[in-house]
Amino acid sequence: MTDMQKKAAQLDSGEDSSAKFDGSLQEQPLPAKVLKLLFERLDISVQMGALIQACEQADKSLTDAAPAKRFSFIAHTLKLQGVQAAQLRWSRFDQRRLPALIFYQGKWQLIEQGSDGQLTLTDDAGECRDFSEEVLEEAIVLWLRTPPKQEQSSIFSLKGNIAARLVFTEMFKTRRWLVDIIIATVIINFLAVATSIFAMQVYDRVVPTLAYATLTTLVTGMFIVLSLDWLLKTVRARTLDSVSCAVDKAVSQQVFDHVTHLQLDSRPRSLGTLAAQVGGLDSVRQFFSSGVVFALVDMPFALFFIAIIAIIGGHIGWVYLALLPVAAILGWITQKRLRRLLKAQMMRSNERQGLLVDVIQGAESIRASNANWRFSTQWQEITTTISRYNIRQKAISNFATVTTGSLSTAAYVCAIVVGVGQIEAGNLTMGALIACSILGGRVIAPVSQGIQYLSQWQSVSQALDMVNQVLLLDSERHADQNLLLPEQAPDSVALDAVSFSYPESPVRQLKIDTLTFKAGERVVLLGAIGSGKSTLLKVLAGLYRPSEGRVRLGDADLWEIDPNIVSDHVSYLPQNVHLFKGTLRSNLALSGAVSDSHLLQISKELGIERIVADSPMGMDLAISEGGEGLSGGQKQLVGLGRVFLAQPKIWLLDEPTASLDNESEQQILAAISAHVKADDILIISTHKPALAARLASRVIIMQRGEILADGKPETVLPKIMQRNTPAATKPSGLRTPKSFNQDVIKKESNNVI
Ligand SMILES: Nc1ncnc2c1ncn2[C@@H]1O[C@H](COP(=O)(O)OP(=O)(O)OP(=O)(O)O)[C@@H](O)[C@H]1O
Repeated sequence: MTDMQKKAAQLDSGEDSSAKFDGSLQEQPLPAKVLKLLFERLDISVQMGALIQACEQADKSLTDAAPAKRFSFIAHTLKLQGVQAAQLRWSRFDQRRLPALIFYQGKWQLIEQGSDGQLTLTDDAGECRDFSEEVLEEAIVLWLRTPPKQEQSSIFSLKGNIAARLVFTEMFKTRRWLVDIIIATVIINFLAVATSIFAMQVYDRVVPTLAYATLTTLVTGMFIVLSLDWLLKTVRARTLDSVSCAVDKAVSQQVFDHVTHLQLDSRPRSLGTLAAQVGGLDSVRQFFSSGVVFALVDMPFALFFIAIIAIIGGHIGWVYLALLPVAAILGWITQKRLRRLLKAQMMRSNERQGLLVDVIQGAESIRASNANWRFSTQWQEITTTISRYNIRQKAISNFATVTTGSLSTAAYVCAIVVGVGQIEAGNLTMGALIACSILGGRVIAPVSQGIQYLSQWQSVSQALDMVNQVLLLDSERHADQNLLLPEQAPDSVALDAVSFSYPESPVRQLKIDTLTFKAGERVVLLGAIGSGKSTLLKVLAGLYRPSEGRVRLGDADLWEIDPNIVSDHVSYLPQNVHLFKGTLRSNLALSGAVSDSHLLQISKELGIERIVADSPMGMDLAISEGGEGLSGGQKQLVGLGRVFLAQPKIWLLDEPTASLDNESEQQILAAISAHVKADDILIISTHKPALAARLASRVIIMQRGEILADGKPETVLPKIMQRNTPAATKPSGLRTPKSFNQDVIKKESNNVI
């Protein structure tokens, strides 16, 4: 076994990575110069002098501390709010989170990734070197989590259709590409005149006299023109492609960020429909990367070509000029008819997407209830409507295309007829007439393309409308909000005159005048199903904003605190734990940096190691989309693992042992006792009264979103038992009278943690 392998084995065996990896690691100071480089990359402004002093102080005060601890000291000395460090092995590090510091070849260096994916290391002497990922495998990374930048969501200051504005703002952020495209288009259109002049010269000069020398000169000229035309068109298309890719990247990222920060209660009920709405961005990208920009830039040249036709062919110019208003009227009518139709069609398509997602997710329930026919009928009904819209939309588009084609041919015929008259009058040569018909083609092309693009634009504008609806949904924090970054961990969480209703629900699901949870309290929420226990926990976790009233975390309003800080202190275990595509490890360490040793220790204590015991992949056990591959109880363990790894100050656990067997439940309760610190706040919702008796220092009984009783278990539980007779007021959790006699309560409540 090599030294490296030994170190890897130590890490995998759960020993503290910082302590065991390379004896020199914790003695190694964090060099101020490298830290400064990292701060610069992360837009954190720090005076070099102050940084050097802070680093020296850290070296003096912490002789044997892990790098993350050293950094915390430095950050504290420099009063850097919200900047936290995590330390982990490179092989476990998500590279998208670069830049970071890496301990490699016995020293700390800055590691970053270029746009081409190349990793670069910069040491404190400022020397940069490229490295391949393989050699870094066992190195230790120190990664800094910084508070989110608030100006990112400035798009939401845009007025009107935000989605459209967003696309245009991104498109015209730099105008250089537009200038390039306009210049290229102007040259391409001038070159097009050369083709008609070539034809004119050939018919008028070469054909009558068979002047081959002239023909050779003309052909050489045409060859040069064609090459230039090819080159310009290729460059123009590439430029537009790269612009539309950049716009797509920026816009889709902003929309995605908005979706991930949506205020949960403003989310539409059908998530499939929401996904389809966002997916509409694709058609926007395709539209802008198609020839629409060229068609737009080409449009004014229709007038230029008409002018040339008028110069060469006199009255023939009028024929093409007459074509323009007719085409414009046709385009306007088509657009108007398409708009409503496309809107209805798109809404139905989104609905169909929503249904599909629902059916795929609920496949087991559908089979078990033999409800296929119901969804099949619904699918058929929506598809029939979409097909009907589709047929009507195609008919309108085809009408526009065919009519434009016929109009163009009619214009061509008219131009020839007028041309013949001109030839008869001696005003026009044969070659000039041919040149005019070639130029006529250049007038017709952008006009008919324009009408086609108008139809496409209607679908794009509907897609932008849909995306706009998503962007208009409330975000969890406002873009211009000056978020609080409290340094102290909160010592309480409280509700003041809170009322809450889920969106589109006429019922108030929570109504609480005042409720405070103080440091050290172990609270158990009891109540019948639907009495509002989960809703209370979600409001306390800051997942849902109360419709009225305030949630206070310590002294501050929870909704005014940076969400990163909130999630540092508050952890919530939902009733239904959602797992994501990836591995067991990535699902446990969902929030990012977690050291291997911590992960392994928690897995052991919660019994998660039993999941991995049967898998040859260990922690890299694959999890598919939606968490397929684990049982209900196993999912719950993973959810608990996430909370334990977060080590919060406020633990909000929604029925933490509902899907667990007795043995696992005991293991979880023991882990809770071991990990919830004396001054942490623990709030558990449960239907198991024995759990209340065992864990609680305070019991709250909920009914219809209100507090029915609140006090010590030995006072509240017996009262509830007395009220137990009328079925209507009996919380469903209190169904085991045996486990509820006062002796048990007294005995169990001695065990509170
Ligand atoms: N997403 C939602 N949209 C609308 N109403 C909801 C939503 N979630 C819950 N509700 C309603 O809010 C009320 C309280 O639900 P909640 O989940 O908080 O109850 P609970 O006490 O946790 O129930 P249980 O013990 O079954 O978990 C119920 O009437 C429920 O119908």
